[in-house]
Amino acid sequence: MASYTPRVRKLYTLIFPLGDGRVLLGYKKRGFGRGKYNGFGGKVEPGETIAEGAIRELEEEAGIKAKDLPYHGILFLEATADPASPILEIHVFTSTSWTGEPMETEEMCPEWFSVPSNSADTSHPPIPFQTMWEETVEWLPILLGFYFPVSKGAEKIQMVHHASFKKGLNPQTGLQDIWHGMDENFIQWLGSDEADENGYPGRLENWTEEVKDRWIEERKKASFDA
Ligand SMILES: Nc1nc2c([nH]c(=O)n2[C@H]2C[C@H](O)[C@@H](COP(=O)(O)OP(=O)(O)OP(=O)(O)O)O2)c(=O)[nH]1
Repeated sequence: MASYTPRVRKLYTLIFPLGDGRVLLGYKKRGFGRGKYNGFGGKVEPGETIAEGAIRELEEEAGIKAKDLPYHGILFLEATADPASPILEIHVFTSTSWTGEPMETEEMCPEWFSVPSNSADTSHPPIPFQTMWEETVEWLPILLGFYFPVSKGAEKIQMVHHASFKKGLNPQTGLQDIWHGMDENFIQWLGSDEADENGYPGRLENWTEEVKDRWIEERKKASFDA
């Protein structure tokens, strides 16, 4: 049997706290992604589960402690300009219930934004996609759209998204930045107990490391051949 060597991945978490018709985003004040809005999250530390890491990072960055944590998907982010760099594997959650009140921390400034939906809370500004990581616009509206009443069955639907970034000019810093400038991206939505016609399990929890790698490689090859 051929041996399997997983590619280097860095594990991250990302949580979007949700209220009625609104989503809490954080303005990053320092470090990687400074000057952008995003959900709350960071690296999973040795010895903790992904969910534990997600809860810890939300508390460190926004001062609130999640009481629920629906799991929605995985983002795989890769730098095309730097093939030796690891793939960032970012696990995406929402939360609708927590203790504490959102507060500014050393790393993030939390702010509410209105989610376009029947129950939109228009006392907040619209989601600032122009100051978020550029792949976010591909999946966040759908993620939020199916949580709110505009569509049904939301919590069962999950996704995997692979986006690669090429070297480009970062308009915020004026510098060449390998994480700026989106290249290929592929999204697969999951939501079934059955595998699809290509053998991919319909639920994220059933995706092994080997399946994840195969999925990324096959999508890249298909896009190259097209
Ligand atoms: N949507 C999106 N999110 C990203 C991208 N890159 C990226 O790191 N993130 C997310 C993953 C994490 O939630 C967060 C980065 O976490 P971080 O570098 O601040 O990690 P950390 O808090 O553990 O870092 P540290 O400063 O404490 O060392 O941003 C991206 O290209 N798109």
